[in-house]
Amino acid sequence: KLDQKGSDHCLKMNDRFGFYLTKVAGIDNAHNLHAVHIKDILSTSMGNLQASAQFNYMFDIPWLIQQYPVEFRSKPLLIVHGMQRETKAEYDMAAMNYSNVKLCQAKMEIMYGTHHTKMMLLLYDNGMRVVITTANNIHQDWYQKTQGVWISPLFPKLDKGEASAGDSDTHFKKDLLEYLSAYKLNGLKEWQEHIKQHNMSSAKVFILGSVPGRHLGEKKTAFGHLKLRKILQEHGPSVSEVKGWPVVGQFSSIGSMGPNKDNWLCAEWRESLSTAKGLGGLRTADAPLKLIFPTKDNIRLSLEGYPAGASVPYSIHTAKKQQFLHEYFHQWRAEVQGRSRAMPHIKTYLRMSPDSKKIAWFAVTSSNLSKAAWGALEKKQSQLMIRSYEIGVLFLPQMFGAEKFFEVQDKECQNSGEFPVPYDLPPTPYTKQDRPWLWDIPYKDLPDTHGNMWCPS
Ligand SMILES: O=C(O)c1c[nH]c2c(Br)cccc2c1=O
Repeated sequence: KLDQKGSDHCLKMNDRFGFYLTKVAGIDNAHNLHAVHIKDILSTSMGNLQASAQFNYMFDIPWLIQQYPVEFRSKPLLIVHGMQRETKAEYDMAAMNYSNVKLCQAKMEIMYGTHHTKMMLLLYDNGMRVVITTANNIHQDWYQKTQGVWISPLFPKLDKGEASAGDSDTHFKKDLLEYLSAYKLNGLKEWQEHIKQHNMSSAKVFILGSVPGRHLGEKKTAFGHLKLRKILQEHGPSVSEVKGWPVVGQFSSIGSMGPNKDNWLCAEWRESLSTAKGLGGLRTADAPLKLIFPTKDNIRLSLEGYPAGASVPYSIHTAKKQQFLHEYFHQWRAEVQGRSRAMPHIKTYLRMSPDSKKIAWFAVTSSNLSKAAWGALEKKQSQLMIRSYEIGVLFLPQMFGAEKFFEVQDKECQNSGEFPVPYDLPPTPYTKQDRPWLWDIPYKDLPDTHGNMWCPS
């Protein structure tokens, strides 16, 4: 149904980018017209499924199986996770009930790393699709949160030994294969083969992947924030066009940023996100930085109430070491999509014009604001150390036939080439009274949407 040129123009427009938000229960359904639920993605209307692979952090395996149409529930399913010890054992046990389900454990050889990557590889009888999302494979991630989903076009099978390697201008296929081969897992070989056998020349997004490791030499720019820097150096806006344009980061968790902004945030990280095309990819001088992260009251007054905060794991122990960060904070506001009360689990990054009417690029990814996800330069910047598996996609205007920039879609369901940014621009700064949501302290002063307080154990 997502591919048919139905009467609903919103669907068509959204087909343009393949970027959707997940359906939210409890809001006016007008805001869900071109949103997708996991059942829509796995539905028979998307293709006659033969096999699938589900990469994620959190799985409720029985719930996941239920999201497939009944006729697909016994097709081979590979689950790729990074869990260890008890949780790994839980997954193994749960999978025993399904003879078609195989598990693949990603190697986690660097401390504090996690397998955040959320991706579906869907093999049909007439091609395959790649889906990259921010939602875990559990009910509540697809219920009342703001989550992002990129759904690829249908990639047709290549004829035997067809000349073209079936890649796109964005090297989508090559980068996806490079990402998968970095797992070094025999269990993924069959899916690497499936990808090799499909024509992905219609992919217009760039892959932004992260894999654990100390990446140097050629590999230094293959992952993390240096991959984004490399793409922007080669294909980004020119320095003169985006001088002074703010960088916007929006995320649902925050790692330790080090002692001050010059340690990482406003150094290598902001340098990568503010990279423009030009002589050696000059960074535009100190782009203003706007960070969107839910306030305590955003969470308290949300559809889920305080329990939304269970998926926004910002710890007071980390927060108190980096009060400097809170100067950059902006509230979660998404009136444009009717999702101001659907707490963000989506993670997005963009470069915005000063009047917030245009964006130079947009990324949706599993990566939160952390060194673990984006990488930190080490050994005199000779290597990029990444702890976690992450994946996201980057949209550049010229890959979608736009002149220089994307116009920001500021009213829902606009039938045009405007980019559907999932929240209100310009972002709204925290008030003096606003505090960032912290998940590991009690809130007993004011009740939430459901009349409850928050008493984490
Ligand atoms: O990859 C993800 O999506 C997530 C990773 N870590 C989490 C923790 Br720790 C606590 C609560 C939620 C999440 C989460 O959603």
